[in-house]
Order: sequence, then C-alpha cells, then structure tokens
Amino acid sequence: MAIAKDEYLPLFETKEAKGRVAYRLFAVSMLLAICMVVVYRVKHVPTGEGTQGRWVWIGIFVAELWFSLSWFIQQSLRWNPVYRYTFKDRLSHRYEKELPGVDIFICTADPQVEPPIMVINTVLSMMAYDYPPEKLSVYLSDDGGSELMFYAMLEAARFSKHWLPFCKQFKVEPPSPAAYFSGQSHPLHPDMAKHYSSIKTLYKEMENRIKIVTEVGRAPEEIRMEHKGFLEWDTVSSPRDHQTILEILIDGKDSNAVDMEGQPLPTLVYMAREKRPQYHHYFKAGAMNALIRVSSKISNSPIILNVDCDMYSNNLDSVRDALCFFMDEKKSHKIAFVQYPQSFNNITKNDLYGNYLRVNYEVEFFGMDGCGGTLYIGTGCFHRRDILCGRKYTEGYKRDWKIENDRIAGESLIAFVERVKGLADCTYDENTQWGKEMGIMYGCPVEDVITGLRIHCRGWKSVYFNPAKASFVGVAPMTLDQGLVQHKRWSEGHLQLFLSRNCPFWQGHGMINIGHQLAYVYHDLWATYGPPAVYYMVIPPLFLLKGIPLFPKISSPWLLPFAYLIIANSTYSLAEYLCCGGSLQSWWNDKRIWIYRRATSYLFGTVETMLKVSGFTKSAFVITAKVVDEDVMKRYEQEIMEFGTNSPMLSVLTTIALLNLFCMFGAITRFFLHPCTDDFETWSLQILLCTLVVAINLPIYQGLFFRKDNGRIPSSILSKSIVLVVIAFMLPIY
Ligand SMILES: O=c1ccn([C@@H]2O[C@H](COP(=O)(O)OP(=O)(O)O[C@H]3O[C@H](CO)[C@@H](O)[C@H](O)[C@H]3O)[C@@H](O)[C@H]2O)c(=O)[nH]1
Ligand SMILES: [Mn+2]
Repeated sequence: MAIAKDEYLPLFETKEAKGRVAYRLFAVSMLLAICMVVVYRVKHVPTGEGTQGRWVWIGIFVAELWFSLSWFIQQSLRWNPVYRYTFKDRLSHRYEKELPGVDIFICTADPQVEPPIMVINTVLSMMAYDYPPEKLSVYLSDDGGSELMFYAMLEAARFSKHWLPFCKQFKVEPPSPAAYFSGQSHPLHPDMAKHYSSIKTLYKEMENRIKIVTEVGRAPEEIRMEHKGFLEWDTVSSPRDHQTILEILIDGKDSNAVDMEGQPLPTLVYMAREKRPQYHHYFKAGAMNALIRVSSKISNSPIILNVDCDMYSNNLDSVRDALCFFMDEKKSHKIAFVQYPQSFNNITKNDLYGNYLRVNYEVEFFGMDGCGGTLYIGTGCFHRRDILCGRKYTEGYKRDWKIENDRIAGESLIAFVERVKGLADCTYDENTQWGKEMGIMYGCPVEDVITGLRIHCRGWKSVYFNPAKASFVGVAPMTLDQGLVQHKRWSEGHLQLFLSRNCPFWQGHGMINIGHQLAYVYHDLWATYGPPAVYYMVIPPLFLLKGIPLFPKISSPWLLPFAYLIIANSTYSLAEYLCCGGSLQSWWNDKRIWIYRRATSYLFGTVETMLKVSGFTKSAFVITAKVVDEDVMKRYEQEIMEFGTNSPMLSVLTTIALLNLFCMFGAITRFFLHPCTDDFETWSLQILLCTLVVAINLPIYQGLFFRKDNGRIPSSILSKSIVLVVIAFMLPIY
C-alpha cells in the first residue's frame, strides 16, 4: 500500500505493559494483609504493670509501618510501566540532511582511580558513533588535571584516524578498542582480516606506551617538545590548584582534520577547568557546567550526551535512537532528556554484589517513565542543551536545530581558545544562576537526580530507553566495600534532596503529578529504610533468646496476614526477577545485597545526612574505584565475597550476623533442653526470621571462620563484633 505523501509516521511509539489489572489486584491483596498486620499490632500492645517489651513492640510496629509506607510509595513504580520503540529508518529518511549536532561530555577525575587507557577507550568509542562526524564533538573534562590524561588524549587523537575508518567500514561493535579486542574471537570477513591484525597491533602499541607513561608518571621529553600543550603543566602545582587547560586536539572546522581515508573527524577537546583551593569546585556538577559553557562556543550543539569516563559506547545507533525522541513532529515537544540504563561488562554469572540493579533498570524505570519520566542518572543521558540550561516549558516549544557558534572568521585557533578559556574559570559561576537554575545543580551528591527533578518541575517530560543491545557499558564495583560506599553516597544524596527545598513534594507540587512525586520520593527515602531494617534484624532474635514473643502464635489466625506477606512478597519478587532474565542464585544474592545496603549504606547515610543537615559535616564525593589488584580480581571472578577492609560498615554486618547466629543456636538448644510443643507454636515466626538472616549471612561466617585469603574478615572485626553482641545481650528491656 502506498503511503500518502504527507502522512505522518511517528519516529517513536510508546506501549503500555500488559497484565496491569492482575498486578493491581495483587497489590490490593497485599494492602489488605498490611492493614491486618497493623490491626494486630495495635490490638496486642503489651499493657499492664510490669509488662516487659512494650516499647520494643511499639518499635517493631513503627518499623513495620515504615516498610508498609515504602511499599505503598513503591507502587508508583509498578502501576503503569511503558515501553518505547524507535524508527531510525524514518529518521534518516526524513532528516538525514538536517541532523542536529551532538556534543558528548565525558568526565574523569583521577588518573589513579580511573586509568587513562580506560578513559580514552570511552573517548574513542564515542567518536565512532554512526553519525556524520562533522556534527559530532567529544569533550573530556579532566578534574584530575593530569598530564598523563592529556598525553593519552593525544594518543587517542592520533589513533582515531585509523580506528574510525575501521569501525565505519566494518561496523565494529563495541567501538571501544579494548572491549573489541578482548572480546570473543571475531568471525572475520576476508577483507577485514588484514586490517584487523594491523589495527590491533597499533592499538596494543599505543596501550603499551600509555601504560608506561602512566607508570613513570610523566610523558617522554620528545613528545613534550612536540606538543606545546604540555607547557601548561609547568605551572600546575596540584590537581586542586591550577589554571584552565583547554586544548582542541581535533578541530572539526579544520579541513585538514581527516582520517586515513580522508573523511572528516569529530571534534575532540581536552579541558581541565581552573581550580583553586579557596573556591569550591562542586565535583562533577562543576565540571559539567564548565563543559556546557566551553562547548557553547566551540560547537554549541543542541543535543548533549553525558557519560562517565568508564562507560564506553556499545551500540553505534544510540545517537540516532535518541534523536527519534527529540525530532518527532508531534510528540517530541515535551521531551527534555532521554535516559539509557547503565550496563556493565564485568558482572559475574550470579552477580554477587547485585550490581546489575536488574529490578531498577528492567522494571522500575519503565514504571517511572509511565509516571512522567525516569531519573536522570548522570551517565548515558541525552539532553537538549537549552532545557539543561534552564528553559521552562511553554506551549508550542519548537527547537531550531541549526547550530550557531562563536568562531570569528579568520581567527586563529590559539586566539579562539584563549577567548573561550575564561568560561572555565573557577569564579565564573559565582553570583550567577549556574548550579541553581542553569546547568547541573550544585551542592548535592546526586547532582544528576536533582537536576532531572528540576527539569521535570519546569514542565518537561523525559524518556527511558532500554534497547536490546546495551548502549553504555561500564565498570561495576568489584568489592563489597566499594559497592556499599557508592550506595551510601546515593542514599545520602537522595535524602538530602528530600530534606531540602527541592523536595519532590514541595517543588513538584502542582508541577508534576502525584505518581511522579511518589516515584521520586521512593528513591529519596532509600536511606531511611536502613534503621528499621536493622531494628528488625536485631530485636526479634534478641527477644527470641530472652523469651519475649513479638509475633502471633502459629495457631492464631493473626498469623495469616504475616504468612501471606512473607510468601506472596517473596514469590512475587522472585518471579519478577526471573522474568527480567535473572537466575535463582542471583536473586538470592540480590536480596542479600539489598539487606546489606540497608544495614550499612542506608543506616550510615541516614546518620551522616542528619549530621550534615545540622551543619556538623560537609559534602564529599568518594569516587568509585574502577580497577582492583589481581588477587581481588581473582576472587571477584570466583564470586568470593571481598571483605578485606576494616570498616565500620563491615563491623555492623558482622555484628548482625553473629547476633542472629547466637540467638538461633540459643533458641534451638533451649527447645532441646525443655521440649514442649507450646514453645514452637509461640516462636515459629521469630525463629524463621532469625534463620533467614543466618542463611543470608553465610558468606560472613565463611569470611570470619573458614577463609585464609586476604579478602576474609579481619580478626579485629570479629573481636569488636563479639563485644557489641555481648553489650546487646546485656541491654535492659523496656
Ligand atoms: O570531582 C569529581 C568527581 C567525579 N567526577 C566524575 O563523575 C563520574 C562519576 O563518578 P563515579 O565515582 O564513577 O561515581 P558512580 O557512583 O559510579 O556514579 C554514579 O553516580 C553519580 C552521582 O552520585 C553520578 O554523577 C554518575 O554519573 C553516576 O554514574 C566519573 O566519571 C568521575 O570521573 C568528576 O568529574 N569530578
Ligand atoms: Mn561509575
């Protein structure tokens, strides 16, 4: 059938999830059971003179109320999920000649934690998108202000002249050379075979040079002489104290900037913004804002893609997919950003540390999209420049895709760069709207989420797009401690956001719908799920040992709602996990890690946020390590939990594990010594709870008692935890 010439064919479509009615009925049944538990708690508060455990009972009631509240809020993420599909062929057909420019921002902060060779692999993969190179500009912000990074960028610029034509010709995926060459053996086309080995050699040589320079800590003299950019480092005294260094390594405007095949190259820019000890640099948010300003003079593309330095592009089509959401004639005018999930290339078979965040990315983000838009998570996100810079939604908004920038005809590159540099001054944004209304917001450890919320509150929507082929692939934390510290930063950031004037309830009131507000609040309250979880893992086992029941007897009808909640909730969670492609073992690991996050990251996150809010401490940003030593790596691959460090978080985990173990054995011994059926009736639920906690903590007992390697739990933690357990036993009961 011929399509009428002016018939509108959408560039993307949105589909609602199936089976929503069944889910909603299930949710209602859960709600009923929760209500019955509440009634039970209220009716059975221990009363009368000399009754023990009244306050503890009230405590457990409060914890349960909080769990219920979080469950209720969480429903916003499951009520109405939507899925998105794009039509890239229609995009090319209609707009191939007028595709907008795209600026890609990559942030790095420390050459030790984020090795330059990894960072330039990200850079090279971004340069290789299937997109007109003259419309692509890649910017690296180096908060480490490191000449090693600069050196690696020079190497990358040179290597790109070989790599990009190779990628184009053979549609190489993933376009990160490290990932590509380390992947499974590739079935090679005969034409490709001879190119393959020569380009691999070139890459390996470059990799080697960069590794040597990184180890030595200084670029070789002959290269320093070759490029005047290195002169800048003569005056750099530390990463926290230096002038702006801005170098356009490949200038897309220069007709000589071509690859080996004579095709144009994308623009490539290195920037280390000015930093002075007396001025706050606002971490990644500060870096991003400097990039927004500097790029506005160099390329000024209307679309900005932002990625972390460890997230290489894995899918050549991501830019075009994103543009389908921005360029549709009828449906795009409200869409401010397109968020992709984070994927990881180092997740082991059973995902011991639950890094995948499977339920978040495969279920909840679709649900949040259905409410009005997912969170902006700081990486793998396409923005419209004008909206990121503070534009409010107005009826009839339409973006003109033409690019205007600031190059004066005839001006030399050096003069131009000098003129632009000032935009990366550390004082530039003082007393301006930058960090408040413009760009990425300052002052919050989750600068990304708070910025996304501001955008939604200005009337815009966003889109979550999760194509079958992962788009951005990064490095997940490889030790228990790193993962917990990362979650602590996130949970703290979210809680700060909730307690600030940017709280989704205040700021979002009248601006975004209630479902969307709840979806934000669910994440914002993450930290607060910590204390009740710890209470639940400490008090019931302790009272089991002391002989004070906290749950209904097995013969009592009140047991039913408890049993229903436990069984239905676990079955649902398992089914959901398996439906997203997980396995039984990884589900169990995921459950464990969420319990650990609650017991540590969230507990500490709550406490530190309280200190911060009351002005005792200041914000910091602990960068997640991207490399570990060989020994640790080996254990990571074998899925043996890495404890190692002597941290307060680990002490908490060990104490909880030991406490439950003692209480479980204590209770069992008691039943053997005084066997009577009544006992089991009274204690069944408390024993079950205790046994579950013990089962989930098996890796801790192994780490404490059975392992000899360096990743085991240090013995000082064991003694500390035993002391804490003994103190817990001695505490009086109220
Ligand atoms: O002063 C800083 C600190 C960090 N970064 C960069 O920020 C990115 C994220 O840091 P990372 O330590 O990898 O944190 P993650 O927890 O992995 O990051 C997630 O969470 C952060 C917010 O907490 C977001 O900024 C990130 O985009 C998101 O991927 C990295 O590229 C860093 O190089 C800077 O540029 N400057
Ligand atoms: Mn990261």
